[in-house]
Amino acid sequence: MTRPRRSHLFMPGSNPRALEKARNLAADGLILDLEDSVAPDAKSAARDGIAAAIAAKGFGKREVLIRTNGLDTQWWAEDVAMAAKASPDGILVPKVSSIEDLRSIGRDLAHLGAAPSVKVWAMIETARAVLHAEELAEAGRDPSCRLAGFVFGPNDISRETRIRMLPGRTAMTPMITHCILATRAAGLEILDGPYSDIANPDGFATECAQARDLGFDGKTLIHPSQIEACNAIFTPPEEEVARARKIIAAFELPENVSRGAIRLDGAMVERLHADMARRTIAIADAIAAMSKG
Ligand SMILES: CC(C)(COP(=O)(O)OP(=O)(O)OC[C@H]1O[C@@H](n2cnc3c(N)ncnc32)[C@H](O)[C@@H]1OP(=O)(O)O)[C@@H](O)C(=O)NCCC(=O)NCCSC(=O)C[C@H](O)C(=O)O
Ligand SMILES: [Mg+2]
Repeated sequence: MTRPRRSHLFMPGSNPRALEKARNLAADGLILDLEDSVAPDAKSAARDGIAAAIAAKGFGKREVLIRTNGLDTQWWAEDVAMAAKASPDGILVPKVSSIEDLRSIGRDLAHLGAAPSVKVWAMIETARAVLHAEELAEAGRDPSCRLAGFVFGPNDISRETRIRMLPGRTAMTPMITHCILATRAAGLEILDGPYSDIANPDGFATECAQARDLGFDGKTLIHPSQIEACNAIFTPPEEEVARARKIIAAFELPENVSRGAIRLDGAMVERLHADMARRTIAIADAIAAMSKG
């Protein structure tokens, strides 16, 4: 199933108002956080709040992920136990750095009886994770790992590597591209990390457009005010969808059925462009279905 993942909004599991508000926000996905946005003494209440919010339902077609604390923390066991019971669409695990981490997550979910529909998303936010991105993504071929994709974590990357988070992301772009290639080679999805300067919509829009052009499927967000622009930037424009339909129709004409390349409106088009066109249409249709509620 093609699922739009243009905008995934993080919210602290310790903020009941945010959890409630999320039911009516136009984000494609919600990430109910137990990690960095929740203080140590609020972890337990946040866990209870997330379990209750998921049990109450009402998130519609939005993809719901729980971000747990890391595998090596004192909170992991209780976080994963709650998530296995709550049965969200997936868990997002921070600081995954090795194949062994992914196997261990899969084993814990299986041991806890989590439904097969509960997928695993790995935050790529350590130097080791970036270096091993290809190996980590290949774990997606092992169904016991349940791996659905990566979320890039620029803040932790910056903390560990001392690479600065600057407008334009020149220093981070090589590692972003490395991670995107790793996911594509393994048939996985990848979401960009958040943009912290909520008060700078122009900077945010520029970073969203860059993320789209680099190949991300969407971006993670931290504030509702970022949803609309993010959705617009990651939605295929109408002219792109119209062109995609035209390419597909052209290859279906009897005279083109056995041709690999054709001329369309003056330009060469090959069958690989028809494949790309089918994906554009699938995403556009999924977005339209999503907005129908
Ligand atoms: C960043 C915030 C702390 C700002 O909070 P605040 O100034 O209080 O927000 P507003 O007053 O503007 O809020 C207006 C209304 O919107 C609701 N709201 C705000 N944020 C969210 C949200 N994220 N989800 C849902 N609803 C939200 C408020 O409740 C207000 O509602 P109303 O009462 O109707 O007026 C805050 O936005 C926030 O906590 N954001 C999320 C922070 C977070 O989750 N961070 C973790 C993810 S980023 C990360 O971890 C980095 C990554 O790992 C890496 O390494 O890069
Ligand atoms: Mg992080």
